[in-house]
Amino acid sequence: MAKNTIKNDEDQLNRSKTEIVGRLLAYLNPYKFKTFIVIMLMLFVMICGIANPYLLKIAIDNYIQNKDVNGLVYIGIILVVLNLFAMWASKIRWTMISSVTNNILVNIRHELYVHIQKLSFTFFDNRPVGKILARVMGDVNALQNLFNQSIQNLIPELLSLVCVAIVMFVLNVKLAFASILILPLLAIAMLYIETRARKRWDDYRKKRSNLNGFTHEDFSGIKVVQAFAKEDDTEKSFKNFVSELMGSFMKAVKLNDFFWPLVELSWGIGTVVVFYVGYSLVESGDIQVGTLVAFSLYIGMFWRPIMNLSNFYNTLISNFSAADRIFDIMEIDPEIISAENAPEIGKINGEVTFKDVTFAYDEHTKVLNNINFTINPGEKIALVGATGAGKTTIVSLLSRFYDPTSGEILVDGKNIKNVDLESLRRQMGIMLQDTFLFSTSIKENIRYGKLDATDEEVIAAAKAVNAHEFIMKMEKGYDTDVNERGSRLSLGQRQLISFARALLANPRILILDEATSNIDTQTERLVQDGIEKLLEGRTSFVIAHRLSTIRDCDKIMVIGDGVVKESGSHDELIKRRGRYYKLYMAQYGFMNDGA
Ligand SMILES: Nc1ncnc2c1ncn2[C@@H]1O[C@H](COP(=O)(O)OP(=O)(O)OP(=O)(O)O)[C@@H](O)[C@H]1O
Repeated sequence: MAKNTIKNDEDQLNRSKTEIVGRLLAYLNPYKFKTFIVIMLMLFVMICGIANPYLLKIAIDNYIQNKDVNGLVYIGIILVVLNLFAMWASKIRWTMISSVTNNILVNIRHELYVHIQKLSFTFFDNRPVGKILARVMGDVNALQNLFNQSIQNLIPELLSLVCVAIVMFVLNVKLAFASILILPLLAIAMLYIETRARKRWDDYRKKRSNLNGFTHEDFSGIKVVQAFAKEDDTEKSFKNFVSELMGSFMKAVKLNDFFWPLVELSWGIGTVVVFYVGYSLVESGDIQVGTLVAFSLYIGMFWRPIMNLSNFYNTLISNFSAADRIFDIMEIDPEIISAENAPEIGKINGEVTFKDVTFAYDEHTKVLNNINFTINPGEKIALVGATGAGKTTIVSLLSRFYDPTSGEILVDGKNIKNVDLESLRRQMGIMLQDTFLFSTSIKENIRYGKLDATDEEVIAAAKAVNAHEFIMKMEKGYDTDVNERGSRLSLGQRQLISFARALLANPRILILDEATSNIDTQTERLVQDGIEKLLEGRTSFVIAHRLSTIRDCDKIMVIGDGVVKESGSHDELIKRRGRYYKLYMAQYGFMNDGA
């Protein structure tokens, strides 16, 4: 998957028109019956419309010319009743169309959302969140017009066009031919515009996505922007993105503006030709005046659907790219999935083995190179090493957020690639440095670890990690809303809540990635009990730069240059006077010799 950034336009597949229309129309399938009723209602309205000029022709040629008042009244009543029914049918069809299109949009958005949720970390690594949002929200919205118009215009207008053309040919073949003479020229002009317009609309959607990506990132990092007083710079960038968007829109819309005048011009020419031919036919006595009057009305009815269809075509072109962008995402297969019929892993004991594990995030740089180790059930392992050494990568592979480039990771002797992913993740607890809390109450955030936990269980977990006290000091206690990402709380408080959440989840394998880095040493001592409880009886991986927190681990592995440089207990490694010793001395050497 090509990497994308905010400033780069995304890669996009250009599907054929028929493929896009076909795939979009497939969404109508569950609403076949309703769509059928809508089309029938439209047909009825259309037939009423077509009947009007014909009834007028009868009124002129049969009754007005013969001064037959009764016949005229009779025709008048038919006209009124017919048009009242047409009004009623028209009203119902509008309600039904809205219901169908809205349901389809909900379905597409849901399908897209569920699909994106399953995509691997690589997908999210490779594109800004704002651009993903642009597809889920903006691009799906863009389809609304398309669906509205397809149901409303495509089928009924085509039907109407065919029906009017048949009536015209029945009335008079020469006049009918005169009416459609200009159509081939119009079609050629439209095709020419279409090929150019589609590219421009693609460009517009990409620029919109860039702006979305930028705005999302800017607001997410607003504290940094304000702290560095970069508001003016970001405003400049914002203006650039907006002006690129404006430019691409103007370019696209300029071509669109050709459509209407083109159709209107053809309509005008068509009408002149019909009147010219019609006049000579009346002169020569081939047709009566009533036929020409009816024709003059039919010509309007013939061109209106063409106008509407060209409008639909226009909408289609401007929104093809939205559909392309949605399908592009739907076609990305999640890389990390359970193998077919993969068995559940069962209750995990906690033995973890890395066998010749090599990993690279992209083709250029290997992050891990032939990593080998085995951890016994219930052992506490610390991963230490310089920034960027690959510690988080090791635990990400164990959680199967990524798959190794080569080698195997075994839990209780089973390759994690061959077991049901959910059954594995359910038994793993991961606590990261940048704790993520959802914008809901503290209680619900803790309960996220076990959705059916009672309030008592939630409070017990909070007490165990010493979070209860600060929670009770908040104005609404456990019901206090933490705001988006938990911004209402301090980093340390967020970490305590994530401890409680993990304790409640009761995982078999626990990963603490710099999970205590934001807790002050005094509180850390307080939560140490909680952490001990948390780690008890589970295999745990602790990543910590503050080495005092990992002294008691059963094994410490020093990661560097993508390999395990050293491993052993704290005392063994201190005695060895290697890398760990140096790291330890750098932090605590001023106190004693570390032993
Ligand atoms: N999603 C990613 N895409 C590409 N490269 C990545 C990604 N995540 C990490 N890396 C790279 O992989 C290497 C190892 O990163 P990792 O996060 O595992 O280091 P770490 O040892 O946990 O560092 P720290 O102590 O700073 O948390 C780094 O060079 C980093 O730039």
